[in-house]
Amino acid sequence: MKGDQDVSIADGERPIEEGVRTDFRSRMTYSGYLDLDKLLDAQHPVSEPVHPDELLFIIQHQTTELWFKLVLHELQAMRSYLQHEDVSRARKGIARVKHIFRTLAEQWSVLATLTPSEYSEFRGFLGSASGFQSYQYRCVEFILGNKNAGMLRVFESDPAHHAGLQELLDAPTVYDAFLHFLSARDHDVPAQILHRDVRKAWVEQPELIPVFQRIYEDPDAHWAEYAMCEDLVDLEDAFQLWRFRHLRTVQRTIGYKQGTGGSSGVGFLKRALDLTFFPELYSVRTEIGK
Ligand code: HEM
Ligand SMILES: N[C@@H](CC(=O)c1ccccc1NC=O)C(=O)O
Repeated sequence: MKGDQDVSIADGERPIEEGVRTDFRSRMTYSGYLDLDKLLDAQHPVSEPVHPDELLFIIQHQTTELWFKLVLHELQAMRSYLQHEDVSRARKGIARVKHIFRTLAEQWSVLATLTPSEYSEFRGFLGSASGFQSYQYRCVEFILGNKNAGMLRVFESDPAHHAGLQELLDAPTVYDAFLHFLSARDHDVPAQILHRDVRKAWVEQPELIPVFQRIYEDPDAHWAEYAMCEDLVDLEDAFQLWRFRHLRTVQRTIGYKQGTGGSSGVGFLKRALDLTFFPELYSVRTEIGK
């Protein structure tokens, strides 16, 4: 095979090939393209003296926020694909977001190596900062349907984030777009659901269950819609895993202490597990095969 001839490693060193570029005075570079100087200069521990485990805590958060950035980007694109009835692209987007959440759910095991004793040694330096104030997380919750206008208060001292969240509060969710898509495909989605006040949190709509039942009872006749329904359930499942692993990590790290954000801590996070983005997609399962 060309490019793979008789170059065995004799001395344990991989030979650097002739063609490998080394002069970057007028070329795009790895760190330039990725702006690594900025990225790798953004970890600023606040503990004094600096606690060796604070870097783990910071990087776990920052990598999560980077992935949240992509999740939000993909969910916004997905909502638009649904509005244009582009099923293939919407499905591809959901798959990507699902894998990101699975990766993030796995990532909790890294932070779980932080023991309660180690965390207690620098927790006090974090003051009132808390993940509860994560703008991107709240954006993701809003676009998926867990709207809560009260959350905007947390961002009152940050006009750009307040405006960004207000915009998402006022806009349709991914599920709203999906229901419009179903309606465009001649499914009988009630008009009052299609014209609901999108600023409100989603509450289960029993009239939607027969709509989904029709899809689930004859998948071949409605394959695209059926596959999309299952994709949404996959997505919610992955998101819930993230929430659950956060809760378990919190429980093993701070027990039943109050959170730095002022909530009760574990009890508050547990109640989030009862929230579901697409309740009818679960309720329909009770009806199948009856
Ligand atoms: C040892 C590590 C952690 C502990 C002890 C912890 C603790 C908590 C607690 C107690 C809350 C409730 C709000 C409060 O009163 O503070 C919370 C919320 C939150 N945390 Fe963490 N957390 C940890 C790591 C993380 C990480 C790595 C992220 C990733 C970005 C994160 C994101 C969030 C988010 C988004 C919320 C809001 C959840 C909601 O509104 O349901 N946390 N955390
Ligand atoms: N709420 C956490 C503190 C915490 O985890 C945190 C602190 C600063 C920045 C992000 C955080 N992450 C998640 O809540 C606690 O109560 O210990």
